[in-house]
This record gives sequence, structure tokens and C-alpha cells, in this order.
Amino acid sequence: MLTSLRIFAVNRQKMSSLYINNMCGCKITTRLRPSKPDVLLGKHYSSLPGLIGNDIKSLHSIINPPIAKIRNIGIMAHIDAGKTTTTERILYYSGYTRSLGDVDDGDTVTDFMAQERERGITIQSAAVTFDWKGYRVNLIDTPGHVDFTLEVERCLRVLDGAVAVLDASAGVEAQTLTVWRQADKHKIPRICFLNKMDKTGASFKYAVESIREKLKAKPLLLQLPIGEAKTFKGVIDIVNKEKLLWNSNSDDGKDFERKPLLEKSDPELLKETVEARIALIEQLQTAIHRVTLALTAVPVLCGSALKNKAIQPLLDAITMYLPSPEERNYDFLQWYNGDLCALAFKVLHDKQRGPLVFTRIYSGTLKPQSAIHNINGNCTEKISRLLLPFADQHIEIPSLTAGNIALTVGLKQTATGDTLVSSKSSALAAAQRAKRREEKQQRQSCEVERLLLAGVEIPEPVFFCTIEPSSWAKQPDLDHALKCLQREDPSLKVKLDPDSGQTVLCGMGELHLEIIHDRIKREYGLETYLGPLQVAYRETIMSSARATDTLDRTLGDKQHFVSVELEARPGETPSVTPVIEYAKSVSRDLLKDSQEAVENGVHNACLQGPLLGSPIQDVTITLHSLVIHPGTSATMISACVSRCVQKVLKKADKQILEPLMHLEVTVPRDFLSPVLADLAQRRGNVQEIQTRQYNRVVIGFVPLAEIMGYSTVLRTITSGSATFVLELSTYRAMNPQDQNTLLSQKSGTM
Ligand SMILES: Nc1nc2c(ncn2[C@@H]2O[C@H](COP(=O)(O)OP(=O)(O)OP(=O)(O)O)[C@@H](O)[C@H]2O)c(=O)[nH]1
Repeated sequence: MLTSLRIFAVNRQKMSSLYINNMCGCKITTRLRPSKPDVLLGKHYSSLPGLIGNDIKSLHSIINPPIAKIRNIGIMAHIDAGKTTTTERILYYSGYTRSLGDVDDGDTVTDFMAQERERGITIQSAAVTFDWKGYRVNLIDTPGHVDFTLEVERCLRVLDGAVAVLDASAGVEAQTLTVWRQADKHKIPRICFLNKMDKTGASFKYAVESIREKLKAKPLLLQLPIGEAKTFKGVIDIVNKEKLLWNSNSDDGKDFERKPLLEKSDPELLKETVEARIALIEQLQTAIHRVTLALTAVPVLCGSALKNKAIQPLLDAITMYLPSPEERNYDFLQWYNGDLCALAFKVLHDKQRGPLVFTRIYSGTLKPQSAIHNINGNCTEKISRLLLPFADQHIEIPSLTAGNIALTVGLKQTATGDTLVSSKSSALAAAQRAKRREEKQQRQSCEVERLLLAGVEIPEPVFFCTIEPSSWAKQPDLDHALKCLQREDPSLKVKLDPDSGQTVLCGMGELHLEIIHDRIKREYGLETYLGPLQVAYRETIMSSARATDTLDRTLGDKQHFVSVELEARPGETPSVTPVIEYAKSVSRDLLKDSQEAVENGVHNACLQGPLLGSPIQDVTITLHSLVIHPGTSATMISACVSRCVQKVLKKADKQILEPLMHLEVTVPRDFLSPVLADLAQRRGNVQEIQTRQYNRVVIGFVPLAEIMGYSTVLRTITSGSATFVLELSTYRAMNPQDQNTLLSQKSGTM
């Protein structure tokens, strides 16, 4: 369909240098954009069979390509594996950028997005649309840092396929494993790209072996490298028995002679052979596609993004072997019967255009100037404009069908992770269909969950700190900024400290909170002060206790009377919220009206434990007796229960739980000793030291409280040669000595 299109060009503006270094050594860079000479496409590359010609931009004007021609893919990688460089090359070869960006020069598309941010126009790389040989590819950004694993997970849910970029000199690394597991969870077909084949230490064999051993995946080698490290020149296409060389000086390389079938001497034989060969290759490619979709094997390709080698075959593999949206089995689609069902997977705030919502359409059609119903928010909103996020241009379009990624303008309530349908009645009809087709025993909430695509579990934040504006007058502006940021990022929690009245930010890591702080300044122009970073502890009890409490109060002409007796004991199974039980002696009739108030009281009391005021977990509360006089308000019932729970928790043996982190440090062997000595001082527990080529990988556990600011120390003791990945493993009971030290510190007696 050809339509006249309105194009919003996103301005590129040169900005001054900004460099934020974070805990794990990954970086956000924006620097002055130097003008770079255009680099020619690899001349020796020839396309694989079965694909449409080279008219890369032809689909730019096609708004709704056939669904079979759509690929929604993501690139996942360990820090520094080359995700950005590979993305840059992909955008260049697909024709949407005219010069090659370089992460080391700070002039990549990602950088220009950060520049946009500096100007207050928040256009980030949530998704970039481009076309490759007749296919529409939506490349969805997946952040590489562990602080953003939630964001990775959210993005994975809108992908139909993914490319795992590996550093060929390191093979599978910690973060590759994490995102691989997440992709397993969402059953996403993948291909592996062994990048950095030009790098010293690059080993195709080693990297392939690590896929087999660490990812427990079956590698399907589609290519072999021609040379390794300094001698890397190109790849062999195993399926088509072709050499793809990017070095113009070595164009031969045939080591056996082949006698060609000639048109002149054997026309019939030649025709038959060509047909048979095409059929064979088609069959092979279908088989590769099939096993990739079934997740029984992973096609493996290799190349060097930095040296501009083997990116085009990677693009071909994306379109050939990764699935189209209609090949994915999305269970919930049956409930919608072709009606609109879409997922808002990223919300951005643009100063000019207001909230921009990136949306994946699963079924039905999205149209501007139309109302949609947000199931999570239970609200109806209007989309004013619909845009296609083509690289750095946003194209206004009249409609978009299932399988596509759209950028919507006008949705003011929608938050990241919300499910959008055409109307409330459509949501109800879908719920009815789900109900009818499900077995009767299944609970209503399961049905609703299935209808809501937003099934991402948000992990509890491990860090928190207070945040204050420069003056009280700015507090409403700060509240507004935090509200917007929370809509974008559900892993950011904001609460009010009940004692001090201060605003508290809770996040997934040091970097997460640093970035929030930075964004408040850049995007909302607010100077704020962060309090010291604190670890989110939890509390539990180690013994049972019983207590009673009575509340007898007259307010106005009303008398409120509650008497309660309850017991707290350590929970049998881990649970972050208290398990509530009712003894037989408690009247069921009385409970009918007061159960909600009782449970609110228990939950409120468990938010602040008696030792540090941290949330209580792994506890069971049993209500043994409850007396309520008629006319007593729910607030009074909750207040009495809450007070009694606090009393009983104080009586029991109390225990602080601290976050224990899983740590992986990759360090050159010469620096192993200082790293181990330093970890020993941090109450670290080393489980294993692996050999990875020239490096050693230290794997172990360390309490979060001991690892704050680790990046600076690690950089110093290893001369900047080590990297590390930190991830929450569990909450662990502190030993009595450490617990006493912590309590003394907190109470200021130390
Ligand atoms: N030798 C070599 N270096 C590469 C290659 N691809 C990327 N690099 C370098 O590796 C470093 C990291 O590259 P990026 O593209 O920023 O990697 P990334 O995975 O996006 O990194 P994060 O965003 O920090 O996770 C840069 O210094 C790149 O120049 C490659 O094919 N060969």
C-alpha cells in the first residue's frame, strides 16, 4: 500500500561530552559527533538464494507488509560483546544510516539518542524499524546491564526471535547466560553471532564449545571462519558452499578444481542439476528454520562487526531462520478472536509530543484518532497519532496491523507493560471466552492474567536512597517527574518514609538509581540531592510467639471495640508477604465482613519489621480469636490487628536477612590474587575459578552491603583489566556478630 507519508525527522545536534561510568564498567556516552567518511559496503558479498533483490528501501513506503515478511527481533549480549557495533552495522547495511558509527568515537545512533535526551526530547532506541531484502525488521533494544534485567525481560516478551551476540574470544559469558535463560522462559528462537573474530584470542571452536556446554544448546554451524584473529578475512557459507571474503586482496582460494556443467554441452543436465540443488538448499533451509523454531538447535554464524565483516549474512539469517509473528504460538490470541490486542512495552516522555508509547500489536489493527481500552489501568484513552519508528525518522501512518511495532502518541495513562484492547466490552468478551474454554476449577484471576500480557514479575528492589529537591517549592515537580519515570520503568519504586516524610527511591542497582537521578536533571530540569545509597534488608522471625491486643475507642458518638489474639511463627515455605491463617475458633460469619480489614492490618504491620524497619518475610500469622463490636470501622480493625502483629513480632526471636549477590569477575590471570584477596575481605565466598582463554573467571557470592562501589576498587587493583557481573541471588540470614554490628551502626552507637 502506497500512501503519502508525513515524516518527523529527529534532529541531530552536536553536544558536549558526557561520560557516565557505572559499577560494571559499561557506559553511556555522548560526545561531539565527528564527521566520518562513508564506508563502502563489502563488495564481495553475494546474497543467499531465495531472497528478493537488493532494493533495500522499497518497503519504506509500505506500511503494513504481509505478516510473513515481518521479523521482530532483539539483540542480546554480555557487556561489551559488540551489541551496539553490530546494530550500527545492521542499520548501515540496511540503508538507514549513511555512515558507520563507532562506539569508541561516540558517534553511534545510540549516542545520538542520548543527545536527544540532553535536549529534553526523549527518543530512545526502544525499537528501530528497517527493511532488508523485502522483509520488515523491527529491532527491539534489549539493555545489556543486569540492573536492567527486568527491562530485558519486558522486551523479550515482544520479540519473535533474537540474535545472541558473543565475543568469540570469551565465548558464553555471565550475562549471556542470564538473558539466554530469560529467552528460554519466553520460548524465543535464537541464532548466535560469534563477533570479534578479528580479536586476538578469538576462537571459533572455543566459542562453539561454550554454547554447547554452558547454554546446553545444540549449535548448528552455518558458517566457518576464514582465518582467526589477525588473519580473519571472511566466512564460509556451509549451506551454499560459498566463500564470503571481505578482503579484496584475496579473491581466489579455490583449492580443488571443479569441472563445470556447461549450457552448451549439457543443457538438460545442467537445468536438472540447478533445480535439484535449489530444492536441496530450500529443504535444508526449511529444516534449519524448523529446528530453530522448535528450539532444538541454534544456528551459529560468525564475523567481526568492527571490521565490517559478515553482517549481511547475519541479516539474511535473521530473515531466513527466525520466525515471523504468525509462526509464534501466542496462547492468549484465541481469546481475542482477531480483535485488537497490543502490549505497551516502553513509555517515553517527549517534551513536545507528550508520552510516546512503543506498542507491539498481537492481533487486530491500531488506528490513530481511535479509543483503546487499557486492561491494567482499567481506563479508556485515545491515540492521537500513530508513527512507525524508522531509524531516525518517525513516519505518521493511518493504521498498523498485527505483528508490527507502532509508536503511539496521545496515551497519557498507559504505563510500560500494559495490555491495550479496543474497548472494555472487548476485554470482557475475551474474559468470557477464556472462562468458557477453561476448566471450571481454574480461578478467575488466572484468566485475567492470561488476558494481560503483562506477566513480568518485577523483582524487589535491593537498593534505596532518599531524594530531595533543591527547595520545597520544587517537590510537586519532583513528584511529577517520578510519576512519569515510574510509568516508563516499573522496576523503579517510589515511597514516602513514614518517619521522616522524605521521598525514597528504590531500584535494582547503583547504576539504576544513578541514571534516574541523571534523567531527573536532564529531562525535567530539576536539581535533586540523593541521600547515601542503602541496602534493602529484610527481617524474619526464628521462633513462634503469641500476643493479644484490645482497642476500645469512642469517636464522636460511635464506639469501636476490637479484641484480637494471634500467633506468629516462621513460615514453612519462603514468601515475601505474610501467610495468614484463621483458627477454627474464629467465627466465619464475623470474618465475612472483617477479613479484608484484618488482612490489611497484617500486611501493613509486616511492611516494617521491629529491628530495622525493613519488610518482614517468611512468616505465618494465625488469628486465634477475634471480637468485634457492631459498628466498629474497618480502619479500627486494621489498626488493632496491626498493633498486635507488631507486638508479636517484637516478642519472637528476630533475624535480619541481607541480599546475597552472585558475582562473576573476569580477570587476566596475573591479577587473580589481588582480586581473591579483596573478595576475602568483603565476606565473599568463592565457589569456583574457571579458565577462559587467558582469563580467569571467579564465581562466588558476596553480601550486597560489601560490594558497593566495587567497580572503582576493581579498576584500581586490576589496572582496569577486569569486568564483573553482579546479580541478586537470595536473601540470607546474617550471622549474629554481623547483625549486631549492623544494628549498632544503624542506631548510631558505633
Ligand atoms: N576487535 C573487535 N572489537 C569489537 C568488535 N565489535 C565491537 N568491538 C569493540 O568492543 C567494545 C564494545 O563494543 P560495543 O558495541 O559497545 O559492545 P556492547 O555489547 O554494545 O557494549 P555494552 O553496551 O557496554 O554492553 C568497543 O570497544 C568496540 O569497538 C569486533 O568485531 N572486533
